[in-house]
Amino acid sequence: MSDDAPRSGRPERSDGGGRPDGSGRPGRRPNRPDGRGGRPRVERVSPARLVAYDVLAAVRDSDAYANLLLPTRIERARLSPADAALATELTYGTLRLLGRYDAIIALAAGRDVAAIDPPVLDVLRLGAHQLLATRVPTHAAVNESVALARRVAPSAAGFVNAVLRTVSRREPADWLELIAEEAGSADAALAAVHSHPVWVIRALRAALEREGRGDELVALLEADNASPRVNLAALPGLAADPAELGEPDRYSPTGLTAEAPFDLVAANAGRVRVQDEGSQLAALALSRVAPVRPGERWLDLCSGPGGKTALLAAEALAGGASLVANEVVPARAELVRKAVAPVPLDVEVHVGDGREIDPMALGAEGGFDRILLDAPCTGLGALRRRPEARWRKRPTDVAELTALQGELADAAFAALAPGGVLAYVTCSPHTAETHGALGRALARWGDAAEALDTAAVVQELAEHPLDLVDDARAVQLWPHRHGTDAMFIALVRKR
Ligand SMILES: C[S@@+](CC[C@H](N)C(=O)[O-])C[C@H]1O[C@@H](n2cnc3c(N)ncnc32)[C@H](O)[C@@H]1O
Repeated sequence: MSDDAPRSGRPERSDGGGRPDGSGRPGRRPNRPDGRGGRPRVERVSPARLVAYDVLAAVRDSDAYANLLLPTRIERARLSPADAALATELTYGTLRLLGRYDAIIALAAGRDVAAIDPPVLDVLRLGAHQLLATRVPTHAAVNESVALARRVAPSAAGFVNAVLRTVSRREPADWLELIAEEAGSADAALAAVHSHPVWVIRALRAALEREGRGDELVALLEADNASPRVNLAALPGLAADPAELGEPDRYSPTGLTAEAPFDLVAANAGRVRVQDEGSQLAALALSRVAPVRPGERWLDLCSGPGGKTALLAAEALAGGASLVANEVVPARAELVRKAVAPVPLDVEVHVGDGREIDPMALGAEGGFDRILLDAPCTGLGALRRRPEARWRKRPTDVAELTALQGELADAAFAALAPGGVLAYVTCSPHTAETHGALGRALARWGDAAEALDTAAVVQELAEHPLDLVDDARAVQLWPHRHGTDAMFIALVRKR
């Protein structure tokens, strides 16, 4: 499954499968929270909540990626489609809004969340999400959370009950007001209310202010907290046109949305793929920067898991170019092989460090004509899609990554043939990784490099004009403005 979560919002039916108590089983009477009663009490937690808790625990304990683990856990628990949607909403919603819930839980519990045992805190976060952001009835949210606490931390069941009852006594808007008031600064208030680390808020603000659009910050933070739509790419020349398959994307000529996206993906055997619209525009900016001359040699330098490679492969096939993909992590290189398998083009997938790329060894004597460098980055532009990422990244990652981005950019530029074009792409809008990395690279390359009018290229290939700032040499896309991940794209020609 892709890393796109199903669009869910506030679930219409969030009761775990049709029972008012959220149990998902017929004929169940609610547990008595005090544990007394005429028959032996069986602690029951709905399977959707158990799956959500399991994933939260794995994210906490084993640095798991929710988008990779959740589909496996849903399958293993054999959840119905309704329960799978609930488990997804609970997991993703709780992880995205975790900063907000922690601020609320701290007030409701009268103690810092650092003083709460991690498993208990996860139960509280899940409960808070149900109470404040879903239509799960209060009694179901509290009772199920208490039952869950009895399983994972029995001595804390009373505490969970008390804290969640306190949370349930206020409206969500009142809690937001309260946590904003309690925050020590304006940025801390934004961080608590919109559930982003302060350093990420500052980085996003700086990127927007660079465009003179600092007033869009709250819209961006809100977009980061919404489930992205499941967007598809129809590989050009290999699948039907987007308009025949579903609702064409606004910008990407290869993109679409569909009512049953995963059915469409399954029916098209890899020729229709889940892919963000911004990612498609990034790959197409390189393949459509100029008409393809038959025999051109293309390279995707950091290709795993291969979303853009598949699109480039289809474009290379149509234009008579060849394509080599490189990836440093063998398992991710395997994913690239799978991604390009449906394209009838012989794409060599090489495993190696992109900083040591040797065009000659890859059959491109004289260099490559087009190179995509979709650089490893903080991923701050894809926070909607990777719900735990914002809590895992550290400001110190930026320095490490920008050094790597610079080295990869130098290697890519060196591997270009004269006249060849490099697309420098990140799924982060952090200015150190975007304009900073690009500016430093252009300064190093001097007269050998010519920054192309990337904005004109992207506007030309897009189906509708994009609202871009006046900066010809790079394109920055935004979730709140374009409905895409915050992709950065810059095209550079080697003279
Ligand atoms: C942003 S992702 C690429 C996404 C890909 N273009 C797609 O659309 O599916 C960056 C990739 O670079 C890889 N990578 C990191 N360091 C690398 C290096 N030194 N050489 C080559 N690849 C590297 C990562 O493993 C990761 O798969």
